[in-house]
Amino acid sequence: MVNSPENPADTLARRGLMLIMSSPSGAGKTTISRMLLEHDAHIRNSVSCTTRQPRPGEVDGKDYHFVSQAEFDRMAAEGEFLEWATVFGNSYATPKAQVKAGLKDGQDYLFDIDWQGTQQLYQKLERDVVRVFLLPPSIDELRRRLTGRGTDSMDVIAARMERARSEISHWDGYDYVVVNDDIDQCFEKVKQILAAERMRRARQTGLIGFVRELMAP
Ligand SMILES: Nc1ncnc2c1ncn2[C@@H]1O[C@H](COP(=O)(O)OP(=O)(O)OP(=O)(O)O)[C@@H](O)[C@H]1O
Ligand SMILES: Nc1nc2c(ncn2[C@@H]2O[C@H](COP(=O)(O)O)[C@@H](O)[C@H]2O)c(=O)[nH]1
Repeated sequence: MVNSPENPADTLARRGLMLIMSSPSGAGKTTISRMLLEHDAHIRNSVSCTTRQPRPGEVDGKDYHFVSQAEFDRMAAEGEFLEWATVFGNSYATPKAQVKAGLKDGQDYLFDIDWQGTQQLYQKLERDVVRVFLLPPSIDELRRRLTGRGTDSMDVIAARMERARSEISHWDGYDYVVVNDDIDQCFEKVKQILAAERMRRARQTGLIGFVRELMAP
């Protein structure tokens, strides 16, 4: 983390933010998200609920909360979700409980969600949301990444490729657009976005007192 203990501005109270990462399937948002969570102790993953089957290596409660459709429908009916959407025939949603209280305490959250969820979160929590869209360097490279990941059948890959263009068409609903060509360069850019967004005046709730002290006669 970049905070330096000798800089008084780094210890001021701050409202948390919601960093949303979207992209066509396979462009690399899960990879970048994992790197960020490893590198930055001040951001926490928002673990979504989904009705899709776990992929090899995915851990329940860490990568997703894997739930049945009946359980998902019950949670939706009881207002437990901040947003939800159907993607590739499965249901996905962001649970409400963890996020809202954390933001007040300065906790940042990371969301790997699609454009439909992004729109819903933006409508509800506009001032907290930072929207980042990742693009692949080319459509051929996107196909290579989906195939190379080795987690999906050819049918599933074909469906994801089929949908890629319509997902890319939502690029202009985001605050930042980053091309994920070289993974390290892309990660660096996402870190820079996060660092700058944390410094926004509106998030720095402790600034008023600090500035008053500086201006005191
Ligand atoms: N910059 C990159 N260069 C080469 N390969 C990459 C790059 N970024 C990600 N990959 C690889 O591409 C594959 C897809 O990446 P990832 O699973 O992160 O995509 P995703 O956008 O999260 O997809 P989904 O929406 O389906 O979850 C992975 O095998 C990953 O290792
Ligand atoms: N609106 C939401 N979209 C979500 C959520 N969690 C994941 N997603 C998106 O679904 C697709 C497919 O994900 P995969 O893990 O099955 O490959 C991808 O675009 C995710 O960003 C969510 O809670 N809400």
